[in-house]
Amino acid sequence: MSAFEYQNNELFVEQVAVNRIAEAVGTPCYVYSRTALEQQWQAFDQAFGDHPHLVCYAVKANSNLAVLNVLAKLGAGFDIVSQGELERVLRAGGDPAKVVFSGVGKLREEMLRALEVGVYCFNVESEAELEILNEVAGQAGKVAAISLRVNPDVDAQTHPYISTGLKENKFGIDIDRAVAVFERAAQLPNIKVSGIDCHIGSQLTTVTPFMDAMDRLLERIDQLAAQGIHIDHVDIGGGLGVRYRDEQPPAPSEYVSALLKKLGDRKLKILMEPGRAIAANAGILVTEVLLLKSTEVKNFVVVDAAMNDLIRPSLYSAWQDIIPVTPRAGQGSACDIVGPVCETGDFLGKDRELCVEPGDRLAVCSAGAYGFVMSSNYNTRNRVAEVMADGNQFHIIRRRETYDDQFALESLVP
Ligand SMILES: Cc1ncc(COP(=O)(O)O)c(C=O)c1O
Ligand SMILES: N[C@@H](CCCC[NH3+])C(=O)O
Repeated sequence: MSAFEYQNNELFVEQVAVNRIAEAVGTPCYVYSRTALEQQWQAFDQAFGDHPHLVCYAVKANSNLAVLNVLAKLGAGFDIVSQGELERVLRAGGDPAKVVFSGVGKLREEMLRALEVGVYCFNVESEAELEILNEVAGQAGKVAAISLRVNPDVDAQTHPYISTGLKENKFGIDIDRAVAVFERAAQLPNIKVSGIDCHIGSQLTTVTPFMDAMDRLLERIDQLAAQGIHIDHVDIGGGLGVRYRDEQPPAPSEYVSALLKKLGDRKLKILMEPGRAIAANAGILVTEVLLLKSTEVKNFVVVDAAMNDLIRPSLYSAWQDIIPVTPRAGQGSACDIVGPVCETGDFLGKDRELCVEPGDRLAVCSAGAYGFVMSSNYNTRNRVAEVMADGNQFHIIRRRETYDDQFALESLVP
């Protein structure tokens, strides 16, 4: 059952009316369901049964402290890509010993901080990074546990901007170089080889590309074992897709059981880094209709949310469902839902059938991942509030920004 359902012609999140939240914090606002977040993380975690594993939520998908805290309380691991994300995990009560540090351009000071708090491992993306990490760890008197992120060169069959496992992408170490780089890593005094990882792309809707990638990783693992280099875990990355419209991605249980089957009787811990699959359908963006505007060729519904609040439609032509919070009886008409920002690309949806009047509220669905985190102050708009519904209560987990918040970081010239 979805956490967002109509009751008596009014949209609810868990047992809270979305209208009640909008009245309390204004629109636009992001609304998340605690239950949905918990259920999705647990779906991954439980799918592994007794097999050693760690589900590291990809913080980039939604990094609100309350979201991280809810997952930390369940015992989640975290996949981070910056010191900022690490500080968020720590502030939210996450366990640094369950953190994997990904990213193609880690700074020395970021490495140092991660060593100081004791992350589970660094997912190293290049030979140059390996040498730098060895140096930084040596200076700090530490040994860095590492996994090598290999680029398995498989086609994830997703949007080119979010495909990451092809030879032409900037990510990871060429699979054909992997064994040589592991050999080098095994010789470095301040490095401990722990795993192998990959991340081939995001919003994948079949298991096939994951299985292809896993095959390639396992081949390398077996080759390394034959050379006496033993690793203890394999990390398949994130990327499992969600249903935005009519996609039918595999459930976490189906995906995990396919992975376990591939692994066979190898004694390896499995890590994964799902972001979208945990958070996307646990959130909506609520917006209010400002006015209706028709031209000879188009009907526009102008709403108070814009591309600065949710950039996925503009950036990837992503389709996210847009539904009324309190549906009206009557025939809808085709319209584009657009925001107040001065860009033609500022739209949330195109050619949607909607029956709305000014003052009505709409919910943009599947907005819990890559929503608020990708928002900006473009057009000097304040970033919106975030709210977490929890049973029959809700908590404001980030207040709406004020202009003073924005101006506080700037100064005039003398
Ligand atoms: C290394 C890494 N891990 C995990 C993720 C999370 O991806 P997703 O939100 O598609 O699960 C990403 C982003 O695509 C990533 O780059
Ligand atoms: N930001 C993307 C996903 C990118 C994944 C990051 N590695 C989206 O909104 O779909």
